[in-house]
Amino acid sequence: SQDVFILQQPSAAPPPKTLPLRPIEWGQLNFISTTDTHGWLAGHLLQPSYAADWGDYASFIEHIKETADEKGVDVIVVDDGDQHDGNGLSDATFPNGEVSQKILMMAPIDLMSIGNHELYKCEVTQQTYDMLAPHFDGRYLTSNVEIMLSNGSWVHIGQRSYRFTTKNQGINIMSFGFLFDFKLNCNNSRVSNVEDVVKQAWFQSAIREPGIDMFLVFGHYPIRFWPEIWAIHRAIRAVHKSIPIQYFGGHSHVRDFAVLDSRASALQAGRFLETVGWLSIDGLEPGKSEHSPDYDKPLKYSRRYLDFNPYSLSFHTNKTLGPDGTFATKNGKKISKLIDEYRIQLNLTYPFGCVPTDYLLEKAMYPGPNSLLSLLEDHVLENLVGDDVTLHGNSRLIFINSGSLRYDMYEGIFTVDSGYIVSPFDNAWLYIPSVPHSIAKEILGKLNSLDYIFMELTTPISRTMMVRQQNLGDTFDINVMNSLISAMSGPKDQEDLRTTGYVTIDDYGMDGDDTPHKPYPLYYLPNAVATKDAFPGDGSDPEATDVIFLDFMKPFVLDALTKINSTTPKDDWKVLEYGGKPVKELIKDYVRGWGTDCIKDMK
Ligand SMILES: O=c1ccn([C@@H]2O[C@H](COP(=O)(O)O)[C@@H](O)[C@H]2O)c(=O)[nH]1
Ligand SMILES: [Zn+2]
Ligand SMILES: [Zn+2]
Repeated sequence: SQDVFILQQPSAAPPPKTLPLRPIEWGQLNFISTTDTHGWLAGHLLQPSYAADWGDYASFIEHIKETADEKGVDVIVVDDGDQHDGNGLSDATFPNGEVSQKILMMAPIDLMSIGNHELYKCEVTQQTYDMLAPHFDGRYLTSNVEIMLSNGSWVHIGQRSYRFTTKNQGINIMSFGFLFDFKLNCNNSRVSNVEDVVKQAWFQSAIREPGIDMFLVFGHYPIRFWPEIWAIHRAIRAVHKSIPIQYFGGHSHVRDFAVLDSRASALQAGRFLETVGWLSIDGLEPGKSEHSPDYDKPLKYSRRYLDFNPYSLSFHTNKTLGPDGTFATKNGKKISKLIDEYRIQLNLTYPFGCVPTDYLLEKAMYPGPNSLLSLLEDHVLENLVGDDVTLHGNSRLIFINSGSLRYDMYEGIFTVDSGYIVSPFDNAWLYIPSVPHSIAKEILGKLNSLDYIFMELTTPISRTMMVRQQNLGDTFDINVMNSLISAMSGPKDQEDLRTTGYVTIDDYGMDGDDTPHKPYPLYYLPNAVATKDAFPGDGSDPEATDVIFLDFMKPFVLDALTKINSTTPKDDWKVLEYGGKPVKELIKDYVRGWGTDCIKDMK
């Protein structure tokens, strides 16, 4: 059994106080939004720019709501799903989210939708139905997602729609919460295609209800490039030519703002509680008939991506930090205390070893000395030992999808929590024995080919890069993109900036990031990497090799094999359980080998 080890919380590091922030712009209707929080409710303990926690967020919302009332305007708080898989607080319990979802529900969020990470595991979907949907009492929206109850009947996990009137401006809003066309869900849930759902009678009659001033369509779908948002937009616009529509999206883990037309826009608030999205709208005319002659005037929007740190959140609420400060509310303090207590109870602060340097995902060149993918490929995966001893010593190709690694590994103490942060999934290993090498050697190329872009295997990070590239024109050249970002940020300005962070280019330009940053480097990541193990010592190829991969990759590997060798039907490939430790444990073992000097230094 492990001793409880309480580390000094690095979040005690001073926040970046001197950064120039601008006050947020308020409108008649304002939104605060988060998405893809993936359990990061404790915040980023190693990164001061994102070191607020969910308690700070609750305090922020409470103050903003108070200010809205004082100003006589409205504020709506939205979360777009994906609350599991990414952090010890959500993933160290069974079912995942048992503790973190209770904490999540303590913040005064108005509307929430479901993400794909609430659907991979049956027990998590059940938990969502049992815990979140009732808590939100009609405001947890799953317009195209159902669950099968124990009696075999299908019901929506939350509600399909929610209609309400805002408190101060009296805006009559019809809202929906959609999930993208997700296919890898456990069999106790059912996701209907967005394109089909918007044709259904309930949706068609909801959008025709009289007296609606605007539509609010939020949920877990990317706001750019993916077809879902346009399917919804076309359906609403077919009935209402110019009624205001506001979209909030998620899933691709980017900061983004898109203009759909002069009275419809969409915001996406990044990932992992690095970002709080702010959006305000002016020019709404509640109660006015959409058939009035001057109804279709363009709306005025302001959008901002706030870095998730206490300094930024307190600045925007005009409150002070510190033990005697006015920022932390009673509820906020309670949440922060609970988070700290649960982190200790779950042993998340227990240290395994000391990481000698940063190992990064998209922020480092792959392959390269600081690439986390290279570390796995060159040093960690070869330590996988399968259960069947008769296989030991066989030539093998071991594949992982880069999306299974979710966050950078930073120099310094590596804790139980770090294990979940880097590799949250407990995907099992599968293998296909003795695949002719002439076929096996083609698999990686197929998995990384463009056919797989936008498929589920693609890392959220590659999707992020595509969004950023696309916003800069049609080029897919990452170097061109990076130099453009640097040029547009201005080299002189960059010297003055202290923190590295996101530099977002969206449909309104480059002034959305509230804290101006030196841009993070951004490198191309492949969908998958593979380690060669026990190949002939003379450098020749083996005749056949065992092909080993994470269970999550099975449909993609079989698909790749079929493309390479169309004469063997998919079902003829014998896929077996390989056994062995999950990626997280292999990483922990490797980290142990780096020693514990940094921990001794702290004691
Ligand atoms: O068991 C799993 C489940 C998912 N993944 C990876 O996660 C992404 C999806 O994450 P989002 O946060 O919804 O974007 C998926 O594409 C896989 O890369 C996994 O590796 N194992
Ligand atoms: Zn996500
Ligand atoms: Zn997602």
